[in-house]
Amino acid sequence: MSTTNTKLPKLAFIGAGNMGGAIIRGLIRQGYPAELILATSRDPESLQGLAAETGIQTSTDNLQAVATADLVVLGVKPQAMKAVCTELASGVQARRPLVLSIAAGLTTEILLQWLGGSLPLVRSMPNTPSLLGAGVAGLYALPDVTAEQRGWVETLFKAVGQALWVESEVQLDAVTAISGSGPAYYFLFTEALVTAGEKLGLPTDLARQLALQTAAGAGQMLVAGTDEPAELRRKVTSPGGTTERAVLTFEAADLRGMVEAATAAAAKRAAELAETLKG
Ligand SMILES: NC(=O)C1=CN([C@@H]2O[C@H](COP(=O)(O)OP(=O)(O)OC[C@H]3O[C@@H](n4cnc5c(N)ncnc54)[C@H](OP(=O)(O)O)[C@@H]3O)[C@@H](O)[C@H]2O)C=CC1
Ligand SMILES: O=C(O)[C@@H]1CCC=N1
Repeated sequence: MSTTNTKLPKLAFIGAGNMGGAIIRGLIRQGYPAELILATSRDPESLQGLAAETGIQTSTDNLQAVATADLVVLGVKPQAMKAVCTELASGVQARRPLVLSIAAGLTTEILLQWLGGSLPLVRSMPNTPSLLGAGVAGLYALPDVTAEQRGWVETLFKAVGQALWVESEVQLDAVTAISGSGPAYYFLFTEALVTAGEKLGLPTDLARQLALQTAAGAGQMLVAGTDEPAELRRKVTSPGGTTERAVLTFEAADLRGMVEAATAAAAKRAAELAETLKG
């Protein structure tokens, strides 16, 4: 990272599993100083592995972890969040760091209630390609988050991909449905393409390599941005050719309707999580 250490916040990740771990590994890959990152979990063994791999500090003591942090990342599952926030409340109310939640569904109102009152809080929805520096995160800040603190959050997420602010908190449930969960949709499609290749007579390894490299190549063309997705599709689709048959088959099975239904179900689940867990 080009920024000097003195300008970077000290980070405490409370929970460093799939997502928190992906952000930490992404930050380290991008040169964020390991000595400014501390991660916690309940399992000392998993922490030892993470520390050995990344050089960060680790602890099983959540309260101690937030005692010196400028930015506290809440990285546990939504179902574990109430217990963690309640445990942290006295520490964060005393130190008043910026708190950053990556949890699906849980609203800033619920989080602040569990954290013992008002705090500068950013709610975010990242995704696992952050591990490779190819993530994208939607971000929503409460009004009392300072410009400097917004900058910290941007620094953090830009180290692992793109960071996009949303204007209203409710949009984060849609972000969750599109990009938070989104990698799984592409993985599912790739799994299906490998199976389909096998059914067409290809050896598994060959089908796998073809499907994976096609996903990577198509992804690169999409982000290159020279053409809109629909135009890229048209350029593959020769009139009366093979792609046209496949695309017509997808359209006849209402692939677009399925994508709308699936993402609506994901967004609804995000809201349900908040309703169920707010207790
Ligand atoms: N996975 C994804 O693609 C995405 C996930 N998210 C959000 O990220 C959050 C985490 O999800 P994910 O990373 O998949 O989940 P994981 O279960 O992989 O990670 C959660 C981590 O929290 C730790 N943990 C649990 N309880 C505590 C505790 N009391 N104190 C400290 N650490 C604790 C767990 O370790 P241990 O059990 O050892 O304590 C575990 O490492 C969720 O809120 C999810 O909504 C957001 C975007 C994408
Ligand atoms: O499935 C989930 O609930 C989390 C949030 C987005 C991706 N994984």
